[in-house]
Amino acid sequence: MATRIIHLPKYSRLSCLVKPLTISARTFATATASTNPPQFTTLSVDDRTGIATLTLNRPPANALNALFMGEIQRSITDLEKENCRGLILTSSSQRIFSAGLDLKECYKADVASLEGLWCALQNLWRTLFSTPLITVALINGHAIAGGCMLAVSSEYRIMLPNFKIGVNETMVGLAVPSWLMDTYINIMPSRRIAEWDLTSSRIYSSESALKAGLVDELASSKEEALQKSAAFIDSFSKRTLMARAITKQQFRAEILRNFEQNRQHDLDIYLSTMQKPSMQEFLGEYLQSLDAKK
Ligand SMILES: CCCCC/C=C/C(=O)SCCNC(=O)CCNC(=O)[C@H](O)C(C)(C)COP(=O)(O)OP(=O)(O)OC[C@H]1O[C@@H](n2cnc3c(N)ncnc32)[C@H](O)[C@@H]1OP(=O)(O)O
Repeated sequence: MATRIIHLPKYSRLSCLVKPLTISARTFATATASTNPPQFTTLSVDDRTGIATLTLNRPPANALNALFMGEIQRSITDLEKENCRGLILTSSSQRIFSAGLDLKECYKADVASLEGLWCALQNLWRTLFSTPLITVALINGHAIAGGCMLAVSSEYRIMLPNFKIGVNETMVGLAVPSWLMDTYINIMPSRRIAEWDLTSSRIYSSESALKAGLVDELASSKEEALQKSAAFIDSFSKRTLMARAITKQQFRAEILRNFEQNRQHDLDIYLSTMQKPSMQEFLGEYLQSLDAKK
């Protein structure tokens, strides 16, 4: 699939709604990525429909490292400037949408790398959650932790059967960041279930995720899921894009404000947890258990 961005004059400008990110030392991962061509993503835009498809392609698990997250973030920002209408986020893998944060890069890493990783995660979440684009996660594989974060930050989730989805942070020894809690609560039918899920590291099957309201639809194939994704984006075709985007932004504004206020604290919690010898020991064992499955 060709990697290209096409100018779409037919759709009204949404980019004026996007506040520029404050570039600080901690956003270096994105800044670095922006000078390089994409390595781990493929972006295609259908200029007839105004729908972009961003395909995650970092084998074997689409584990999120700083470069990869910077690339996804930059693609979203580019699409906003190009006046795209909707974005479908999917995976090139037939098994894994994303296995979350790259745990191999969290193991025995120095502080600067850990900081780069977490800031890239924060920046990616902020960009995806706040984008005026109509966003759909086409979950064609397992979506664990950071993978689930990508799904719940999108507006609509369509999943293929027989995969797993959920946030297992407390199981891997990490507290769920408050911005992810808020994002999860934003889509779950009940706050009580959300609290239960996140404290217990509940992982759903595709089928039970549909019943619980964590995903919106199932599709039997990627082709069907693509059609359903386009149909969701098209369902807004008779609405003014700008009015829709402002309304979305208003719904999400408080969560974003809370995030900005707690951003440093959130980073500090992650850094202090990751640097604990007991956490590193656990991580080493966890990574071994993933390898031992072979
Ligand atoms: C919540 C968001 C905000 C909070 C911060 C975010 C934190 C996180 O995201 S922590 C990450 C937590 N993720 C996990 O615990 C997932 C661990 N992985 C799995 O459970 C499984 O791999 C799977 C269900 C995603 C897929 O299972 P399967 O199809 O059986 O594939 P393998 O287990 O054989 O994995 C293939 C390959 O990928 C490597 N890998 C898997 N997960 C990760 C990871 N998170 N980071 C780095 N690498 C990962 C795995 O080691 C295998 O590698 P190879 O041995 O080189 O093939």
